[in-house]
Amino acid sequence: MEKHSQRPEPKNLNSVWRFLRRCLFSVLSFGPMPKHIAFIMDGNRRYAKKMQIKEGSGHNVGFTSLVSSLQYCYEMGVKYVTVYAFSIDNFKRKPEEVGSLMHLMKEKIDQLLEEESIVHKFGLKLNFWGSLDLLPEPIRSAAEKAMVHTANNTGPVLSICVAYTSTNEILRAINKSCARFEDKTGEGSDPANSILVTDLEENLDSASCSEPDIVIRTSGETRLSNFLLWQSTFSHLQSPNLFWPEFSLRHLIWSILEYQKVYPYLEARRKLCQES
Ligand SMILES: CC(C)=CCC/C(C)=C/CC/C(C)=C/COP(=O)(O)OP(=O)(O)O
Repeated sequence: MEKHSQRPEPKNLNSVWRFLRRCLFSVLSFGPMPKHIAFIMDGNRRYAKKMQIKEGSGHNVGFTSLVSSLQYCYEMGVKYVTVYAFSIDNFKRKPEEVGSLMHLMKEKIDQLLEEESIVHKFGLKLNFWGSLDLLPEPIRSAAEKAMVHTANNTGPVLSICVAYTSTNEILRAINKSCARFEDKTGEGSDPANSILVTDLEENLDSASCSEPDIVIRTSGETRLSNFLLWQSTFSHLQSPNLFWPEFSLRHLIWSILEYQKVYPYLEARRKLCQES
């Protein structure tokens, strides 16, 4: 059979698609681009219900959607992506559901460390934010291993919030600031009067990242649900009306365009606060 009658290799199609994305992202980058995007990946169970698949499968599709969103973000030059993967409040769900989410988490963290993963493709540095001591031992070890393995990577940064709430992050930062203050000044001092906002910020999980420019919560919910409360003062909050597993490139591009529309206003507000 002649060569030209064969169907094109998927590899070639991938290259064409990658090239088209590059063109699209160059056009997009004529406007201001976000450095940091945070996602609240909401609606995985509702997606499973809608698609009549097993409840846990919704989170599995959600992870696939996360990996493609990460790929597009990093191709666009976004330096930081932060995702809300499991809140401390999620421990109150049915034990079977918590168990299966923990199982999925472990499996996906292990996958992230495999040779052909997105972590290796982009040289990602992985952070885990939250009270990791609340996690079952296998997930805690997997998270710690992932942080150690990627600590010297100089590429973009993926921060995964597990066993996380913002109030807990702030409380831990206050306690660390107090402990450091006492170490410096010795017994008998009153740290409550002396800790500065900068001390506290240095002890937040997010200390090494810029603040999120955009926080996207899928499924049309407009609450922050105790996510990055300290860091989101100037973030553009968006709540697209679709479930997380349905989030795709066109939704991401739309989010960036929305951000570019409000960027002058956000910058003006930020400058005003910095001056006062
Ligand atoms: C390693 C890694 C980053 C894994 C992440 C996998 C993943 C997609 C986790 C999402 C977890 C979660 C509780 C989402 C909220 O949807 P929901 O369960 O509350 O669904 P609902 O909003 O429909 O009730």
